[in-house]
Amino acid sequence: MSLEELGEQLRKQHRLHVQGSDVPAPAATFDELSGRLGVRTQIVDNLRAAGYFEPTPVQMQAVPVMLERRELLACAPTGSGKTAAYLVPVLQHLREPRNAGCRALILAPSRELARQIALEASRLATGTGLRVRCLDKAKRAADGTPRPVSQKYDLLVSTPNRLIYLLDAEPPLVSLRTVEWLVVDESDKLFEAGERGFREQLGRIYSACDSAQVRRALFSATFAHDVDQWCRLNLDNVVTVSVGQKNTASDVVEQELVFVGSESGKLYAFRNIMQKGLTTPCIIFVQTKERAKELFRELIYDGVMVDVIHADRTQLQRDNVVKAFRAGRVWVLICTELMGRGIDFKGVNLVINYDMPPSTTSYIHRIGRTGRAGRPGKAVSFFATKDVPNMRQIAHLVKNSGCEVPDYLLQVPRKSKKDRRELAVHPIRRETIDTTPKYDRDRIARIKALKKAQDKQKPSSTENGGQGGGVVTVKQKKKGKKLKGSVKVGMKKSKIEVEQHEDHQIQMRCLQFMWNSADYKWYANHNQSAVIMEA
Ligand SMILES: Nc1ncnc2c1ncn2[C@@H]1O[C@H](COP(=O)(O)OP(=O)(O)OP(=O)(O)O)[C@@H](O)[C@H]1O
Repeated sequence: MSLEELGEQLRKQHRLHVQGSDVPAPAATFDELSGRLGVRTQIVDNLRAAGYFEPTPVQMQAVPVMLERRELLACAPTGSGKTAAYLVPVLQHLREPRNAGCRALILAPSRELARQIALEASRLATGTGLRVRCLDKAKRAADGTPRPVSQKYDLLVSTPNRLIYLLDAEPPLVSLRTVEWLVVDESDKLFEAGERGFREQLGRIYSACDSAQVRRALFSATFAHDVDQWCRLNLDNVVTVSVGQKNTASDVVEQELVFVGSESGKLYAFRNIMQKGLTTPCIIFVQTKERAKELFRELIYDGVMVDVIHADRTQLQRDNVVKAFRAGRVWVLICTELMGRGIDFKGVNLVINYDMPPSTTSYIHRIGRTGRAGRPGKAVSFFATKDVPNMRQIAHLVKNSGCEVPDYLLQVPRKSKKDRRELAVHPIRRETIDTTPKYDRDRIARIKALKKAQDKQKPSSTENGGQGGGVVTVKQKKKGKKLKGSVKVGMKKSKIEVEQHEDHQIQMRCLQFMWNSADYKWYANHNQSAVIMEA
């Protein structure tokens, strides 16, 4: 059987669909990568050292295509190894380190994902001498001015916003004129226009990569027609690769839609799951950062090892949360759409859509945080009465994945594209997630207002740089009913007393105390230090 026939057989076996002229045959094994395709042994050894034994379907086809320096648009399910699919050919082309400026650039929509890709790139580049850098913060000279990005990095990973900031500096702090590979991960997200998208930044970066040798590759788990059209118009002799049926949810994730009546029913539904036994690690998606904070406040008093990540938290706090979740010190991670794409947490067993996602695309990416690398996973989505009119598409998606769906959801009238776009931009307004009695909420609000008024009379507390962002150390000096300790935020140190809690564990994990500038909520982790969560 010829190579082409074998290739066709492999494509059929793995539901690999290709479009384009002279598409090279897929590679069934890593031995083929180092043999027939000439990939450096070091890179293939690094794949095996990462615990990979054979290429995933998208890697089987995308690697040979990019090794021929063909431009590519690839669409493959969440968790199917798209990152290594583009890193292997890019690292192969970079060959050895050269102080010739950035020769490969990878774009991702979030700092967390950019960090993760850079880590994977460094892992696969082990032993090659190639230098990888994630552009997540400016390196500054002694006088505080941002320093130009060193020419010594071969591969850069960045978010579009970060890169535009460096390109717009006077003089520019980075040059893209030597880029030979521009890879756009989560391409449909980066193509989105408007404030939630990056289309304008992407266009500027695309134009700045003006080397005659530049090649582009776009990857995503969801297929957008406008991206497809753009590639056909702007890329040279582009190859399109897709795995399985486009825009479907991962078929290794068991999906469940749970009707909760009203918003307040969601907390009961979650606590019901907890009582049955929460399969952690678990990720909970909510609609906004305010709701993320509210839900955190509720769950931390339930004795759950929970944390929260959203755009209002500092990069250090976000990094600490990701590290704690990866290390198993946090079992439940509450997040917004920020973490909905690409983030690869090994072994996430359960994803809960506490709030329904604004689109089927968002749904596919969110539940794709579980069921990765072929491992099984579960996704539970809470929907209230007000969600029902928008449930048709997601209900059909769940049904097509082979999961049970109530008939009435499948018969909900179809929404127009305009209405669907409107919902993505202006999500449903939801009541607050707060079981604190209204009297107490009002009391806390009054205290905050009073403290804010008091603060106005004091010099601004610059030493702690404003609110939040400090470390609390609580000593175990229990005297009677009180637990004494100290709070150090920046240079400011204050004594605190906290309520005794019947469950010592909860007391140490979630202590609320009144402080002279605001209410703070924080929790102590294992070594009794804690990070102030927020004002
Ligand atoms: N050939 C392979 N064999 C086994 N595991 C692999 C292989 N390639 C990648 N993986 C693992 O699969 C998981 C998912 O990989 P990756 O994050 O690249 O998926 P993805 O397709 O980019 O997902 P998403 O669409 O969510 O971004 C990672 O844990 C990665 O280490």
